[in-house]
Amino acid sequence: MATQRGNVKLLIDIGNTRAKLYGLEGGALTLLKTSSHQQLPVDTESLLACRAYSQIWVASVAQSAVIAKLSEAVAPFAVNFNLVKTPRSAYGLINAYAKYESLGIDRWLAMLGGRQQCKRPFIVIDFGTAITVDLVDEFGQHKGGWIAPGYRAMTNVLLSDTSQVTADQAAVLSGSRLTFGVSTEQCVSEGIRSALIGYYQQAVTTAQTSLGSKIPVRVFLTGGDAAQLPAQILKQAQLSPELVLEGLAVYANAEKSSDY
Ligand SMILES: Nc1ncnc2c1ncn2[C@@H]1O[C@H](COP(=O)(O)OP(=O)(O)O)[C@@H](O)[C@H]1O
Ligand SMILES: CC(C)(COP(=O)(O)O)[C@@H](O)C(=O)NCCC(=O)O
Ligand SMILES: [K+]
Repeated sequence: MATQRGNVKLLIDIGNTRAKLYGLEGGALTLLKTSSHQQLPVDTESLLACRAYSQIWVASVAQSAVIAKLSEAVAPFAVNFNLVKTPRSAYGLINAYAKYESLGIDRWLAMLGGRQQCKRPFIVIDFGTAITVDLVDEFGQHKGGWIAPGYRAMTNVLLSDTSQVTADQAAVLSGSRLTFGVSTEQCVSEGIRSALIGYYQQAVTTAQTSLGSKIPVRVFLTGGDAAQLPAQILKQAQLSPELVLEGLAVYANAEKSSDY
């Protein structure tokens, strides 16, 4: 039986592109690894072999086969395994969906992460495989959101559905001022950047209108592409790359630790 050193929990956020594995000790989150879906069971096994984690907490929006393979891999370690599901309400946050369980767990947890830091209205924009936005009011009521294709998905669809826009014309996200391009490369980059900037601006405007308030809504940005966003967006918002994990940590910290 593994010896327990402290009470470190393993937190895993499985998105459609990749899984992020974090250690949670006290209140502190530490990035341990990012893995592809295929590599996740092996990477998790090697983490468990090196250290005695007291619990595993998992949030996944990937296919159920990814979770099946992960739980198979962790079974020999006899560690408490928790898969978090989207609730109707929890920890002072209320889901806006009538079919509450169909809201992505990553969206739910990112809102919960935001709510820990902010008791006034806020939106979370997640620039991951998909780009999502969700609005939460000052009472912790989720007011709804949007789902759109992410930066890679936009680029891939554009390249695959056209014949003269080719693979070496993939979009570059970084860059500050939006301009009109004068080559195919520039037109693709500026076109996709404009979609992201427009999404951001419309999300803020729509949130402000739905709230019917002049007090500026707070904006959290997360997801793998958020840090590449144009400077004009980054300076108006709070970049919180670990927001989903912060939400997952609320669940992990609320439960009594079990010893193995
Ligand atoms: N090491 C990386 N591997 C894969 N994607 C990455 C990496 N670093 C940044 N990205 C960007 O992050 C995006 C995925 O964001 P992420 O939030 O991880 O997605 P998801 O939660 O949907 O899996 C990709 O489209 C890619 O552009
Ligand atoms: C919208 C999402 C695809 C975003 O996933 P991600 O980009 O983080 O991989 C995911 O939250 C999901 O599958 N949601 C279920 C549908 C919904 O939230 O309504
Ligand atoms: K995500």
